[in-house]
Amino acid sequence: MGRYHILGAGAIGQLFAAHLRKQGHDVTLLMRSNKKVDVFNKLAKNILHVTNIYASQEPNKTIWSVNGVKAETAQANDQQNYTEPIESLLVATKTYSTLEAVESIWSRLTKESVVVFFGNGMGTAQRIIDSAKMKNLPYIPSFVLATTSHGCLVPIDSNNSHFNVHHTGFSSAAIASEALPGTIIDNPRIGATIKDLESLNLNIKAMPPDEIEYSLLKKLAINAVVNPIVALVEYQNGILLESENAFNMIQNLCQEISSIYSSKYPKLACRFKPEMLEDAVISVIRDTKNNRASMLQDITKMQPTEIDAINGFICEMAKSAGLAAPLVTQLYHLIKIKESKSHNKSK
Ligand SMILES: NC(=O)C1=CN([C@@H]2O[C@H](COP(=O)(O)OP(=O)(O)OC[C@H]3O[C@@H](n4cnc5c(N)ncnc54)[C@H](OP(=O)(O)O)[C@@H]3O)[C@@H](O)[C@H]2O)C=CC1
Ligand SMILES: CC(C)(CO)C(=O)C(=O)O
Repeated sequence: MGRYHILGAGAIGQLFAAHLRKQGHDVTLLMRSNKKVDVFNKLAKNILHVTNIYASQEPNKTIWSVNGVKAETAQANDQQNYTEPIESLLVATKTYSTLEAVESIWSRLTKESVVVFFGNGMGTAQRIIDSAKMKNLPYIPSFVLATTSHGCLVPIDSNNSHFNVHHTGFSSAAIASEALPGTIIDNPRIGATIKDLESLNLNIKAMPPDEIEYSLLKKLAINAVVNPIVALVEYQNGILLESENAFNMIQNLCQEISSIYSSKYPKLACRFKPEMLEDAVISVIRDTKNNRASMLQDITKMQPTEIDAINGFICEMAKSAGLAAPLVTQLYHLIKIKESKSHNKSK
């Protein structure tokens, strides 16, 4: 059995932790604070609950639990108790927290460690590689890119003595079959980690680097369309299936993203035709129609959003190709306005 650490004990982190534990793996959640670790150990008694409420199986609802999940703090200054090397690490933090979070456990990563990035958006792992290179660190452990379209959330009213993630949309996930260049590529633990993840009941498939790039770009487009709109209208993803207005926006956005992708990635142009992107967007909306998208969850919690790594990333892509991205850019600005409004409210 493998030993897994999960960085970020939010919705995705808890979902993957529970599935790994269910298969018998040794699983440790890395949390931001000692207080949360104490609550998990003492009040939650190291148990994770998962409520399956899949959009595809309404109104079926099943609840299952796993015990024996461990918890540690990820903070560097609390680490005197937690120095054990990390073997396989799943990163499930928001893009804006990921650099700081990974740096806080860097001393526990060895040449044998595998770090799998499940967050949305693009460019996060590369930013960590660049930061490590700037610091002249002697090695960068194996970084493996991944992406998931499962929908899940931690209910806002859930009290801290109970860790319960709602798996609201059963979809799929993809993981690269090789580590990113610039990180340690020759590492037998990569294969073992991929095998463990593929055997979870989460529809995860390993893919070669060019296929994972395609999957990441496709997911980026889905998030650039779905997340800002539902965060602005403050509703579950399924709202986008209910009106012609929403469908028109999806169509126009897919058209815009398709021309940007085709210009930047000519080899992939035949796989990113507007109607193909539209199908991909609609299919994920159907799978996750009961989910409150992660960006909406951020707005509700008055946290920053991942708009920079999603729409912001596509805007930069368009700029570098000499193209305009009016719709993606408008959504970017609207979310920035909404972010600042919720930020002011939280003060
Ligand atoms: N939710 C979803 O349906 C989907 C999410 N995703 C992507 O997955 C990623 C994770 O999303 P999600 O699980 O929803 O996010 P959450 O906000 O639910 O979870 C993020 C977790 O990261 C923790 N965290 C932040 N900084 C640190 C740190 N320095 N050290 C340790 N932990 C830290 C937060 O802790 P704290 O609670 O203390 O703030 C929080 O528990 C995102 O990129 C998201 O876009 C992808 C597909 C679907
Ligand atoms: C798959 C989807 C759209 C689920 O809501 C997501 O990625 C998110 O919420 O960030």
